[in-house]
This record gives sequence, C-alpha cells and structure tokens, in this order.
Amino acid sequence: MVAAGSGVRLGAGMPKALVRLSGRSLVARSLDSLAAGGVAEAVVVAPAGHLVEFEKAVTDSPIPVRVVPGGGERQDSVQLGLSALDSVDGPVLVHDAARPLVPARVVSAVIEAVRGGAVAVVPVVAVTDSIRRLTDEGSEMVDRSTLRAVQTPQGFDPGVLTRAHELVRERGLLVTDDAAACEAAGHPVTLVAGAAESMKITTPADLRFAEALLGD
Ligand SMILES: Nc1ccn([C@@H]2O[C@H](COP(=O)(O)OP(=O)(O)OP(=O)(O)O)[C@@H](O)[C@H]2O)c(=O)n1
Ligand SMILES: C[C@](O)(CO)[C@H](O)COP(=O)(O)O
Repeated sequence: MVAAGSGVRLGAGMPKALVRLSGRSLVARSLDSLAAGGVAEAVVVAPAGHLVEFEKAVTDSPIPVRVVPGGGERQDSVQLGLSALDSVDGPVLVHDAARPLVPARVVSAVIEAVRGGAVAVVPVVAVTDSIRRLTDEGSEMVDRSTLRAVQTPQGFDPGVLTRAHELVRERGLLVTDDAAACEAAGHPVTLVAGAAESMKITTPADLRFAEALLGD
C-alpha cells in the first residue's frame, strides 16, 4: 500500500495517511478494507521521516504489515514497496492509503481477475460529469461514454508488475498508476467494476464526504 505522500492538497499538517477519518487513520482503514477483501499481508510504504508513527498506526491491523520508506513520486514508492516484497507467487495488489473505503467486493474482484489469468487489473467507474478538453482555441466536448475513472487497488502478476516498473524507470517515464506502467510494457489491462465509496481522499471536502458516508 502506498502511503508516502505528504497530502499537500489536504493540508492537515501531517502525512495524509495518518489523518483520522471518523477516529481511525486512513492507513489503518485501508488495511481493514484490504483484509476484508481477502488480502493476506501488506507492505505499507510510508514517508521516510515518519516510520515510527506509521508503525504505531498499523499495530492493530487485521493482517501482518511491514512498514518501509517511500520515494519522491508515487511510482518511486511503488517500486520501493515491490523491492521489499519476499518472493510472491499469487496476485500482488497496489493500493492508495488515500482510498480507505474501498468495499471488500472490489478488492476480491481484483484478486479473482488476476487469479483467473489477467496480468494487470484495474477497478474503474463511469464518469458522470460532462467533460471538456482544453485546446489551443478554447475547449471542446469529449464523449464521456468512452471514459472511465481509474481507482485502486490494482492487481497484478508480480513478475509483470516488477518488470514494468523497471522499464518505466529505465525509460524515465512518469505514470500516475501502475496499470499504465504495465501498458507501457505492452501488457493488456483488464477492467473490473470499482465503486463510488472508493473515492480518493485528496481535499478537505473529500474527508467530509467520507465522514458522511460513514454516518458521522
Ligand atoms: N511520493 C509519493 C506520492 C504519493 N504516494 C501515495 O500515493 C497515493 C495517491 O497519492 P495522492 O492522493 O495524490 O497523495 P499525496 O501525494 O499525498 O497528495 P498531494 O498531491 O495532495 O500531496 C497516496 O496514498 C499517497 O500516499 C506515495 O506513496 N508516495
Ligand atoms: C493511482 C490513482 O489513485 C488512480 O486514480 C491516482 O492516479 C493517484 O493519484 P495521483 O494524484 O496521481 O498520485
């Protein structure tokens, strides 16, 4: 699970994953959600200067957790998390600590799709706003029926994901998610249904929406 971002847009004055949502930190809630969906163990990639606080925040995790230091970009943190993994022969999931409320059904659908032979699996939701693309002249309408918003956890064949991130690093590419790294390496990406509750907590308003979802 990547949790090494600083949360500038949330502006909480602490790493975003340590911020409490209805009394429980985002990182702890994300671990609860992954465990409920069938994940057996986790590596939490945390900001290098906050490892002790993260160790404390994950003490009551329902699954075994190791905390390791992250990097400057999300993809650096993913790579550091992957290199901390012992040999794995089942699906590997990459999840944002910033998506604490992912339902168990989404996590298990991702795992099942990888077990079924897909090498890179992404939960997505339809885009509900109308969308405009900025152009040199102004802007133009985009057909939203062909668009999907990408969530996490994303699930992978471990070898495919590791090699894809090596390739991305060698080529100096910047990717915003891990399926994009696999796609850059020539692998097909399989979509499964995501969920509205799995929204990424980015701004103070997102935190209030999430609290409302929990009934607080
Ligand atoms: N160098 C980084 C940057 C991001 N992340 C993680 O990637 C996920 C998605 O990132 P985002 O929500 O954009 O978090 P932040 O980078 O913390 O947000 P901001 O851009 O507002 O600082 C988060 O769980 C975040 O902790 C990470 O592990 N390492
Ligand atoms: C991985 C991700 O959650 C997919 O939507 C997203 O790209 C991460 O957010 P960031 O702001 O790009 O780090």
